[in-house]
Amino acid sequence: MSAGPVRVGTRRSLLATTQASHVAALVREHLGRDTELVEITTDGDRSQADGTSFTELVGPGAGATGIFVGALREALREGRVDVAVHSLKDLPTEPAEGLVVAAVPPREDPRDVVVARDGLTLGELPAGSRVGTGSPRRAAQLHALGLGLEVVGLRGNIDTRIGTVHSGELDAVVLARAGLARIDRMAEVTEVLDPLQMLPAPGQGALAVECRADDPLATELAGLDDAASRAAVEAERAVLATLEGGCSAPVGALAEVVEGDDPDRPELWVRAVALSTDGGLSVRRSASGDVADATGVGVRLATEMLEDGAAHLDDPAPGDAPPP
Ligand SMILES: NCc1[nH]cc(CCC(=O)O)c1CC(=O)O
Repeated sequence: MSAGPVRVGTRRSLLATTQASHVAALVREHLGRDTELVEITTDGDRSQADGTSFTELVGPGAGATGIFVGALREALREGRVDVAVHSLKDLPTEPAEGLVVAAVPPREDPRDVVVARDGLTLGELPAGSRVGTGSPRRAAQLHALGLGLEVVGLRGNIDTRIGTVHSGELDAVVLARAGLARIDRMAEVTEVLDPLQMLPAPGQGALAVECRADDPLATELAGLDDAASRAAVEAERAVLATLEGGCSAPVGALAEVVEGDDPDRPELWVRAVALSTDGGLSVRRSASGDVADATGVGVRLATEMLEDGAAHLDDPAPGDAPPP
């Protein structure tokens, strides 16, 4: 095994480097190895710097996921870094060849939060208020609240997004609590959203510590894994992967490990929602099962959702004119 420091690859944003530093500290603590952060510039980062939008770069619908994750994985495969740290919710559901998520460290609070003007909550904002998010999942759930909010598309890093509220351009933005907590911006949060109103993205608040599957480091990194966090995100991602097979609707999912009747057998509780883009229709289900069967619980839940119509959420309503 190599004697040098464990090279931890990260994107360049403040959130990414903060997350990578956190994992590097865990590596030093649990593995007793030195670490080195290696910043990998992604096409996504470049596009933000030069003003090119994601949609221009990757085409509509492709999203930012691929470009951010791809450059880090390339550095890992080429041996320029030994570990890649990702926000788990940004990882595509399909496995990456030759790589393995060696650890899911203890997860942050997965909920979404609001940063609004004048300390307001969503419910206190007058109808017509402008709320920013770039996430179809958040947009659909905001519409579904029926508060008459105007949802405005929004991109950029956390600082840029919060800045639109301070400048008065928007009345509020919706963000992941975990991101704000990690970069110490929780003081600006005006409401933590109840998952009954806003189910987070599958994997939100969790990190993925990825390495080459054939690297002996994988076994060592497994020591950073938190079993409950791993089970929860496995179930949520199984929901997402199964729904992706049958629909393109925005999806929220949240799994929690709770103590069962038998103290030796914790239970996994999963809730999920798929919505039409405009939030007008939704299929919402919950299920519980054995923590050891996290993927099975998620797949069964999503299969029920597809049977209940999740596959047809964005179909034209009967009587609507067919597309030209
Ligand atoms: N989509 C970007 C992204 N990826 C991970 C986080 C926050 C940290 C996390 O959810 O783990 C964010 C920002 C946000 O959604 O507000």
